[in-house]
Amino acid sequence: MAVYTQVPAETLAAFLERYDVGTLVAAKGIAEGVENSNYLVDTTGADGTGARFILTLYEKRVDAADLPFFMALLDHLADKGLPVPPAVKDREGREIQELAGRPACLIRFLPGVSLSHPTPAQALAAGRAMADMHAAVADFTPTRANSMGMASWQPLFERCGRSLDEIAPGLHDDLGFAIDAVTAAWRPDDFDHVAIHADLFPDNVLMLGDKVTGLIDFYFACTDIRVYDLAIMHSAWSFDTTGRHHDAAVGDGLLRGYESRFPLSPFEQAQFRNLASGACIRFALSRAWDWLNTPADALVTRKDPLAYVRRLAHYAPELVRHAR
Ligand SMILES: Nc1ncnc2c1ncn2[C@@H]1O[C@H](COP(=O)(O)OP(=O)(O)O)[C@@H](O)[C@H]1O
Ligand SMILES: N[C@@H](CCOP(=O)(O)O)C(=O)O
Repeated sequence: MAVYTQVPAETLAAFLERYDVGTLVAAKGIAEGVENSNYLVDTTGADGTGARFILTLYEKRVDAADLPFFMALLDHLADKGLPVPPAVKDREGREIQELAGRPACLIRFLPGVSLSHPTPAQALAAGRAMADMHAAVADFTPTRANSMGMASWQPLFERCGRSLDEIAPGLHDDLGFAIDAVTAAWRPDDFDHVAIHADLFPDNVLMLGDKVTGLIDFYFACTDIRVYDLAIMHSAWSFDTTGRHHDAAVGDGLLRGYESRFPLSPFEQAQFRNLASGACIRFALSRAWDWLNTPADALVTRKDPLAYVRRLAHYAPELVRHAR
């Protein structure tokens, strides 16, 4: 469940008056997602034929100062015809608003569903969609440092501290060892850097059959190693949710789709395992932090950090000494 901020119907109806979208018909909180509050909003539409939007109120990790970067990226990609949801502009041309005390945007609704069990053909289409996105940002000039990038892992690890062993015995030492090894082999200067999504999990790709209809949730987007985006995607897509079962066909589909536009160089191929291990560390750490700092009875479902430690053991078995 991810509705942290309740918006009364009267407040929402008044908010919509800023836009040329007709009047409020219905609004429902969306259960999926963990970072922000999202509502599905139906209105009569500017021309009276009905319209649908996503209302997002930014919480937790999203810094309001980063919203202009995210919105500029969405506008840039939408202008190039990619299936991303830009924010709707109000009558004064503003995309970023304040509602119920939070930064908020009214976002274009995209059709499609996010998949729990992608097939190799769907992975191929998703990999190709990521490549299209990377091609489209070649002339996107704004930049944003990766707040969850390699330099953030050690400080976050230290903030979690020995409590990591409450999640699983030995987790502290395993992650500490892995961070040292993966960061020592990290060679950012030798890679191409672009604006990346940095969280393109299956739940952030909307599909109808084998067609990608939406790339959503750009709130970790940043400037970082282009192929690291693919490594994040590979680690998210080619395992079951527990991280125990690797689906090589899905991983291969993803790579084939991506490489149809951006073939990996021998250097990128050689570094891919380390980049994917870095992705596993990044998500194991953010999940561990949330696990230790979210009450077990909170409305939001905590995501299992160990599912990423198991993935790490797949990419780099030598780094994970405790079996889980
Ligand atoms: N533009 C959109 N069009 C259609 N559905 C969307 C859109 N944006 C979000 N959603 C729905 O809302 C859910 C949560 O959105 P998401 O951005 O992933 O939230 P969070 O940032 O909290 O993780 C998605 O899984 C999807 O079902
Ligand atoms: N994808 C991350 C958490 C971020 O959640 P999202 O719903 O914004 O994608 C994870 O699975 O740990």
